Amino acid sequence: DWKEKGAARLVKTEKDENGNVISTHIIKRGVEDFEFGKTLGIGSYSTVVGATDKQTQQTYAIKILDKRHIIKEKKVKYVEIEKNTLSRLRDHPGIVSLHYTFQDESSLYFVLDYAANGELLSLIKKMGSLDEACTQYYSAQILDALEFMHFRGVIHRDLKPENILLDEKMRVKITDFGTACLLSNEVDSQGNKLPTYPQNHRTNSFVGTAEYVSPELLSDKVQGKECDVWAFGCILYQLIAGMPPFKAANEYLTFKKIVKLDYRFPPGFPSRLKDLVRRVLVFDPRQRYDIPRIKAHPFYDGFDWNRKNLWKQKHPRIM
Ligand SMILES: Nc1ncnc2c1ncn2[C@@H]1O[C@H](COP(=O)(O)OP(=O)(O)OP(=O)(O)O)[C@@H](O)[C@H]1O
Ligand SMILES: O=C(O)C[C@H](Cc1nc2cc(Cl)cc(Cl)c2[nH]1)c1ccc(Cl)cc1
Repeated sequence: DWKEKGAARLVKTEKDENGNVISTHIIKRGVEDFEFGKTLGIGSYSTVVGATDKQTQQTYAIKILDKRHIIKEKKVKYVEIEKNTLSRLRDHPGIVSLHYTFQDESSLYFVLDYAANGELLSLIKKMGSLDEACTQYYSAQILDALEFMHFRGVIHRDLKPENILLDEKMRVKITDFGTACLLSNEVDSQGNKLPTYPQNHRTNSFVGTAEYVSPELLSDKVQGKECDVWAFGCILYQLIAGMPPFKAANEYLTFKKIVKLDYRFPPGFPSRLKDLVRRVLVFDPRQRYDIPRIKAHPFYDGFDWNRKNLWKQKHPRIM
């Protein structure tokens, strides 16, 4: 198994059938270990480039951040959060894995899984809308990854089809954790995990993408795990409808629709799914369906939630 040991190092241990460690060796990687290929995309503070590990021929997506730009734009905290969050979420098939980090004099490098089939958003735009089988397949994988994230005390806070990538087998790979909230291991009197970062600094300063922002964030600036479930509800609607439920000419009008719960289903929207969306897009986060109840909803009747099969099954043929 691989263990992150400090920056830029991964330790690979070989174990025998009884789980005893046979050998341990440290894998160090730096810029010179990779053959850089085409640019996959440009972010506000980063460039993502396809690259091949010269020793293993393994392909990765390397996210490169310019140090000066990070410092000038005061994004150091976001980079640290992205690194800490990705390190906590290693080993889930539905989350982009961080394999190495390293730096040189000008840049920071995140060596990530390469998602060969781009963003879920492009698939929705290309198809106009997905059928029930595809919606079930993609939403179930998102839900499984979300459940794991929350179990590991991570709130994504900006879940949206642009941040849901697809790998070569069309499996979901959630990315973009720079704005996540990392819950510490302490819990409050109700047993809810406390945020690691002081509320005043982190929660109030960050708001996700307008169309997917939860009402509780807009009204009382609170952001628990339920905000990711709200975003999931918007994505569930969008997979079938082709557009998110709350979309207006500008952010202000979009927020107005959210706080008034002003959305409607297009004709032909499957009624079982309507029922589920109605139970997720609920104002009060405490009344909102949580992940176990979503998984038990009739829309997923007969669906095999066993994690091994969920991530091995073939994706439904795209109509
Ligand atoms: N692991 C990956 N595999 C393949 N493509 C990726 C991967 N990560 C990011 N990309 C692509 O690179 C582009 C830039 O990603 P990046 O995370 O650097 O910025 P962003 O999150 O899209 O933008 P912003 O930082 O403004 O939110 C994305 O649009 C995405 O399509
Ligand atoms: O935590 C570590 O492993 C070591 C460094 C820490 C670190 N060094 C930095 C230098 C700059 Cl200029 C900016 C940030 Cl955010 C920086 N973060 C590091 C290296 C690479 C990456 Cl991708 C992230 C953090």
